[in-house]
Amino acid sequence: MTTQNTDSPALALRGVSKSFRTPDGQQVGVHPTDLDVAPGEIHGIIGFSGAGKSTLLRLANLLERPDAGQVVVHGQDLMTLSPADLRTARQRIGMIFQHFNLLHNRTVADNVAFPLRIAGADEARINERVKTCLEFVGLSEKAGVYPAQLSGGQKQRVAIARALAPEPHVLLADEPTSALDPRTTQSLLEVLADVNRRLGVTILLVSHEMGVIRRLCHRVSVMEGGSIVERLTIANGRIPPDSQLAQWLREYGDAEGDAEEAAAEPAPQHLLSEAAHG
Ligand SMILES: Nc1ncnc2c1ncn2[C@@H]1O[C@H](COP(=O)(O)OP(=O)(O)OP(=O)(O)O)[C@@H](O)[C@H]1O
Repeated sequence: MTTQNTDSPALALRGVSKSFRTPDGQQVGVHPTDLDVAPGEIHGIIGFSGAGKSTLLRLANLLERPDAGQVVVHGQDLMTLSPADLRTARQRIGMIFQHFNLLHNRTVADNVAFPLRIAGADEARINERVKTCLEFVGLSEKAGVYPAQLSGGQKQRVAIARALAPEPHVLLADEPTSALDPRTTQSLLEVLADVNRRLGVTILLVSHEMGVIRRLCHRVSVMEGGSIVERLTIANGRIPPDSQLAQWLREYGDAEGDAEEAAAEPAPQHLLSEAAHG
C-alpha cells in the first residue's frame, strides 16, 4: 500500500448530488451532500428505504456519476480523471454488494483474479494475490470450486477477497450482510473488522440493520429524503440516547428486536477497530 496522508480524509464527497429521470419527471436520489471519511475509519450509512443510501455509496466510486460536486479519494478528485485514470483510481476502491455479484461460470480463484486480469497484472502477481486474499477470508481450499457450490456467507467472503485483490485503500459495502442469517452476519462482520484493523482499509458501509452499524462502525451518517440528517460517533457500540437515530429506534424498533437495548448495549470489543480509536 502507498503511504497515506493521515491529515486528509480517505474519502470526501463535496457537494455531490444526483437526480434520476423517471417517467414521472425528475426523482432526487441525493441532495447536495458533504461526507468525510477518515483514513482507517469504518463509516456507516443508515436510513429508511429510499433515503438515498445506495445512491450516495455509488457516487463514491462514480458507479453513479454525480450531477455536481467532487468525489475526492486520497486527495484525487475522481470527477476530473480521464477514463483510463479513473480505471486506475478504481483499483484502490473495492466494492461488495448485497447479492455478491460473483461470476457464476468462473471458479472462486478466477473470480478473485478478475479485477487484476482486467488491470493487466502479470500471472505471478495474480497467483500471489489470489492465494493471499483467499487465505485472508479463510477459503483457500475453495479456490477451484464454482460459486453455486458455496453458501451465502462463503460467496460474500469470495466477494471480499475479490475486492481486496488489487489492494484497495477504501472498501465500499452495500448492504453486505442483508442476504445472510444472523450467525453468518456475525462472522462476516468479523472479516470486515479484520479488513479494517489488519489491512488498514477504510470502509464506507450502507446497512439498514442497526446491529451491523453498532457492531462495526466508528461513525454513522443518518439519511432521510436524500440528505444526511445526522452524523454520530459510535463509542463502544453506543448510539447517543438523545440522537434522532436513538429516537427512531425507540419509535420503530430494531431488526434485532429490542430498541432500548440497541441504544444502550455496548458492542463486542473484538469487533471495534483499535486503529481508528486508539
Ligand atoms: N437508477 C435509478 N433510476 C430512478 N430512480 C432511482 C434510481 N436509483 C435510485 N433511484 C431513486 O432514488 C431514491 C434513493 O434510492 P436509493 O436506492 O439510493 O435508496 P436507499 O436508501 O438505498 O434505499 P433501499 O434501502 O431501499 O435500498 C429512491 O427514490 C429511488 O427510487
